[in-house]
Amino acid sequence: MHSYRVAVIGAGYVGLTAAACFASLGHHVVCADVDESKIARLRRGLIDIVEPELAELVAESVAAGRLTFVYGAPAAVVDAEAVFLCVPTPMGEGGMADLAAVESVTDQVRDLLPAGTVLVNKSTVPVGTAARLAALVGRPDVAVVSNPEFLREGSAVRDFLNPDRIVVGSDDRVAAERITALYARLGAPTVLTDAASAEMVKYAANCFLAMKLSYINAIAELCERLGADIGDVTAGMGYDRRIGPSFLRPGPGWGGSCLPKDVHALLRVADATGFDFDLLDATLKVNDRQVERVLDKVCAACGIAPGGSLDGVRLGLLGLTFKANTNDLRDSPALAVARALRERGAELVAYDPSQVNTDPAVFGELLTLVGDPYQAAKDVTAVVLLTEWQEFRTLDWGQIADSLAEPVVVDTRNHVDPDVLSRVGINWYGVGTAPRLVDTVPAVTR
Ligand SMILES: NC(=O)C1=CN([C@@H]2O[C@H](COP(=O)(O)OP(=O)(O)OC[C@H]3O[C@@H](n4cnc5c(N)ncnc54)[C@H](O)[C@@H]3O)[C@@H](O)[C@H]2O)C=CC1
Ligand SMILES: O=C(O)[C@H]1O[C@H](OP(=O)(O)OP(=O)(O)OC[C@H]2O[C@@H](n3ccc(=O)[nH]c3=O)[C@H](O)[C@@H]2O)[C@H](O)[C@@H](O)[C@@H]1O
Repeated sequence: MHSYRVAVIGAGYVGLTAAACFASLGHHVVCADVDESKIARLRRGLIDIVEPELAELVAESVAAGRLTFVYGAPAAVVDAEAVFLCVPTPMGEGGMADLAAVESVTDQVRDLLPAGTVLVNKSTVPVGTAARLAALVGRPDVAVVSNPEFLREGSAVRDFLNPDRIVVGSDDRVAAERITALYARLGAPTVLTDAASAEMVKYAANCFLAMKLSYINAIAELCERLGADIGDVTAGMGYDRRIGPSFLRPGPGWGGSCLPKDVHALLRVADATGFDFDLLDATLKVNDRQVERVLDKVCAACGIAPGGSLDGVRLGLLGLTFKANTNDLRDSPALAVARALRERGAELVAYDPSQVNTDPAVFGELLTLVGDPYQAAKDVTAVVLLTEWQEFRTLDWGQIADSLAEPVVVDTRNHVDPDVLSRVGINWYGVGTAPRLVDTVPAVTR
């Protein structure tokens, strides 16, 4: 297989993962970032983000001489055959994607790109961006290709190396095929298309996932009202191959650095074309209600009227990141719940297994961060589980039962086994299912 000289601009979740994975596929990669201290740390082998397998892969690639880090995009591109843009596209004014970083990098490198280089955009951008970048580059000898990324945080390396599909879009077919060749060893299904369609795939996929989650959270709410069990309902739905079992777990709402911003961006884009995307609008509305739902559940579990004050009620939070296996707090539903609980007057003690623990100052007045789950559960009226970290399943719940002021766990992700909690005398309040109260458990099974 031909080994390419690749530049990756942006050393974040997508860029660093792509850089290490391309290197592991045999390519020679230069990875650049505008954050000088991040580059200095990467050169010393220090990685800021928590991502399984990433540190090992980076170290191996550096040791094999296939991955280097440089400061600034210009230094990375001068010898590259393919330049991947992996820079942020955060939510901008009115919900639109902010393309400042993508455009600034393109502007910085356009005169430095060797003839024949392919500029590949991996950042999530609205339809039409590849065409805009091509105009900005303004060189017939440089093609622009869209190659959206579908990895998830927490399993970024695994997702990158075992993709469900690879999407490559360009109005220059030859350039698109060259980019496809970079991934040849992965043997993944590949969709080769035009740039606009590739850009659309990314938003269509993320917004569909958000819609699936809002749908299942709404069904969970209905299950509670009607006396059905969401676990059995999603099992019954998931066996249908047209629906599939994944992305059916109810929770405190979907968050993270991408789904929310991408839903807002597609809504704005639709709006600009005069299309009323009310389905997507409802997806957002259902999600916005989730925090209030969690608060109602906490109140119910603590014997407080819905909407009532939580003044002086001490709560222990388990998990703060937007999902497990990451230290990413961006748009975390757990933090949104924490803020809402605090606004109602609750005193919060929290534990998170990721490295958010290293900087307790980040949380200021919001909560007291502690170093282990047992401290978070000490003398609290209820434990509120917000993130599905595996270690929460295997805690010593007997020890926690002894330290709780009241025997109450609100499990916003149906993550722990209610039988285990019942056995040690803890009342469990899940989502989309009846609470498991100790008094209702036959004594023989306790
Ligand atoms: N985080 C995720 O799981 C996924 C993100 N995406 C998309 O990929 C893009 C990047 O996202 P993340 O990797 O999460 O962002 P990130 O914030 O983790 O990393 C972006 C990196 O780009 C650097 N950067 C910013 N401006 C720069 C410039 N002018 N020159 C060089 N470096 C610059 C930043 O310092 C940072 O290290 C976004 O468009 C996002 O929507 C797509 C799929 C998955
Ligand atoms: O564009 C992106 O950045 C990425 O966005 C999501 O990935 P990610 O944000 O890492 O996280 P997800 O696993 O999708 O979870 C998103 C949110 O939904 C929640 N979720 C997920 C699955 C589920 O069954 N239930 C549920 O509540 C998570 O807890 C989290 O808050 C997509 O899954 C990726 O394919 C995409 O590449």
